[in-house]
Amino acid sequence: MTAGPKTLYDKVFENHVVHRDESGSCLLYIDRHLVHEVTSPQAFEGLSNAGRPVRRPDCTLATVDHNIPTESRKDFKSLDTFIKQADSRLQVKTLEKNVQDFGVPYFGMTSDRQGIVHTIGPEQGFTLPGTTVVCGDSHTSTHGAFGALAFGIGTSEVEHVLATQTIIQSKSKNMLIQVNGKLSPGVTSKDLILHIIGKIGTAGGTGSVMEFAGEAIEALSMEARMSMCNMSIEAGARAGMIKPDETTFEYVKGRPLSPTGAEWEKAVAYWKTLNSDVGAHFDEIVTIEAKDIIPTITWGTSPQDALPIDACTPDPSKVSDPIRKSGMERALQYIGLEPNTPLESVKIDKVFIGSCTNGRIEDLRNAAAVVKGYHLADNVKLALVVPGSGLVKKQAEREGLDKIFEAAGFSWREAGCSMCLGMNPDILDPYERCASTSNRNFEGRQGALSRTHLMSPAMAAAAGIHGHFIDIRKHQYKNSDEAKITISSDELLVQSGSVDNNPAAKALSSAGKSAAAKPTAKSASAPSSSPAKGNAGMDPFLTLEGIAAPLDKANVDTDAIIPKQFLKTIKRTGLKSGLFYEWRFTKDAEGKDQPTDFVLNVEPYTSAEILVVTGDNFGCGSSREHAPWALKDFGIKSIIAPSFGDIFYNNSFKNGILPIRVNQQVILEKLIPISDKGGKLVVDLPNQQIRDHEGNVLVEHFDVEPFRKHCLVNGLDDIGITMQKEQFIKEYETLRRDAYSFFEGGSALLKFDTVPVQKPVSTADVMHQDW
Ligand SMILES: CC(C)[C@H](C(=O)O)[C@@H](O)C(=O)O
Ligand code: SF4
Repeated sequence: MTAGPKTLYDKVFENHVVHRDESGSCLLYIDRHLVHEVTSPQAFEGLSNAGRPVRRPDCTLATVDHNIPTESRKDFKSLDTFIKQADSRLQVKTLEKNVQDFGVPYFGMTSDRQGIVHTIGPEQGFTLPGTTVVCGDSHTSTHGAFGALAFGIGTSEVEHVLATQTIIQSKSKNMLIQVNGKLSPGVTSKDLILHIIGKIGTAGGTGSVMEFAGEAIEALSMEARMSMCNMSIEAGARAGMIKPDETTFEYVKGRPLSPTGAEWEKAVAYWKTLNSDVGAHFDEIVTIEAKDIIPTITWGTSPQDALPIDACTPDPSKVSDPIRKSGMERALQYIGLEPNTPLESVKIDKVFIGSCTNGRIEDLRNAAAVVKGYHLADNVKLALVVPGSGLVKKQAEREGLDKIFEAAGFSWREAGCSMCLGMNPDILDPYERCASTSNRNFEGRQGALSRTHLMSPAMAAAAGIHGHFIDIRKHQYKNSDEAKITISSDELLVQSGSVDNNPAAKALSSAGKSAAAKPTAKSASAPSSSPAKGNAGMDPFLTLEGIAAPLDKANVDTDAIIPKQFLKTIKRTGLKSGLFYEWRFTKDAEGKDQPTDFVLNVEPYTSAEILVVTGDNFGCGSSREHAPWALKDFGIKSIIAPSFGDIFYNNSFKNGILPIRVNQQVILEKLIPISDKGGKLVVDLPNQQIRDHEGNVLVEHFDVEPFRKHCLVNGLDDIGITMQKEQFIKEYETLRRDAYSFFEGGSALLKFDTVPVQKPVSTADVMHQDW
């Protein structure tokens, strides 16, 4: 426990501790668990194999977002006909089966409430201030805008949360991003977060929970705050948080799953205590002056490649650090821009307005205001507008925004992740350049060889109209009133009756209260006799002697480790061929894969078991556990790097892979000379040491948390360990029902339409309704 003044993060963390062991490793209670189709199949399979139920269906809410086409659903008949890509269809259908089998509330494709997980949670009031929120998705950080502790987890952890409603965590550091003064006209929270990431880098927040504070933050709407926290993961942070205030309460009040009556009063009284105390300790403080920021976009292949719109692309010849210089050269080459090119002169091919960063109603209003009265430039082949949820879409249509976009030549779509990562039919063709409101501009993210530039919705819309990037402050609005459309997002709350007065909802709510450990139809059966698969039963990790492959790169993101097209599996194995796919293979004239000279394709590294990375932040970006699965499938058992992305680091341990942080100088001087020659290294986990083949000590001591070491050395299954703490979990649940009663109810408060429906029967059908 933190003694003395506490930060917002300290408070929310400490209020959720179920158990703390001597090493400081904590079991945290999870209030809200969002589930989507990409990262859950293997987790449900693990539960099934072990005969475990979902402990708290009422704390769980599922939807489909990544794989689904965004074309009109007017003629939607069934998933079989609507989703053409077989692997995408399988993932969606697998989720539909799992939510039925395990009794998890679900918004399917026929529900207006379907949307991107990070849009629907807040929209429904499922996300509440002071909660812990997790999802098998890195942008769970979005929910921190409410003063929730929200972070992305891997699939093994999804299984852990489904089974135990807890997660094993150790405390992160506290970081404060203080934004003084007011943002200038034309500058949005997207520009602000891009500016911050440009300043501190994608590893700037590694190991920390980032609190955003100051006058500029307090002035932001909830939606703008969500865009900020959404991208805190792009700064490497474990989570981003903003203290809840009147703006927060106003947004949350009256949402379908928000507390009401006396519970509301009790909740607000508690929420008002959730702020950083005067004198609270921050390990790091970054101060930003809002007035220094102008509209900002990215020029390269990392979110940290952010520059003011009036700047030119950087010049690598002026950079002395060799790793930075070669990274910059590669980024410019990939993105197809020369050094010193004015950003405003760069022409685009496509526009994407949407994603969990900027697919909410305010974003669409801002973009529509720019577009009104104009038409797409001739060189722009396609401009997609993809609402974050069905309800955002409905609201936009009520305001006539769809008509404004369509009149300007934009394509108006159904809710989903769409072109943010191209797991569905919305992709860029090779070398196409996109003005995108999403959050990641990694190589290949929006399609093989695609070129992504991140920016605000107004800037992306303006790029579509002008055909090139443009400073939004130079754009002539045709109807200046449009920028301040008066309908508030509260109108999204148009709904029939309050959930409190609905008897079905009441019944479900009380069912939710006793749902803990109540087996569902399927899981009520006795545990299956087959051994628990999932993440259980790993091989113990003791001493590893293996060939070490050198990798001279920084900021290797998980999109690069395993690109999006390989995420459509419902298994954990068979991912070897997708590992570093874009780097390991190139297409020949017939479109067949041919190996490149990438290090893992070259002898003796084809049998490497250790990866030695020279640059920082290995495994940054997405939470996909497919990254360690692919590395493991290839044969890699340990990765040595100066630093790691937090979620990847965690995911590695869950799969028996040991990530080791070693000082960059030591890597360059002692380890790389051996790996460059195809030599072997010895990683000794019990002694926390790295040696060469002859036994000479290269790294005297490396750090590893005692709990993680214990699990790895003994090949232990986290879930099994946590289940032994059942008594503590129960005690916490008793406390929660009393002290935090306003968090009870959760997704069990959703109103169900129990009228039988025609085939195809899916939970999407049975739960379809306006809210
Ligand atoms: C598919 C999922 C694991 C991934 C994430 O974690 O972020 C995706 O949402 C992304 O944006 O890359
Ligand atoms: S970042 Fe993109 S792909 Fe990931 S959840 Fe958000 S919208 Fe979906």
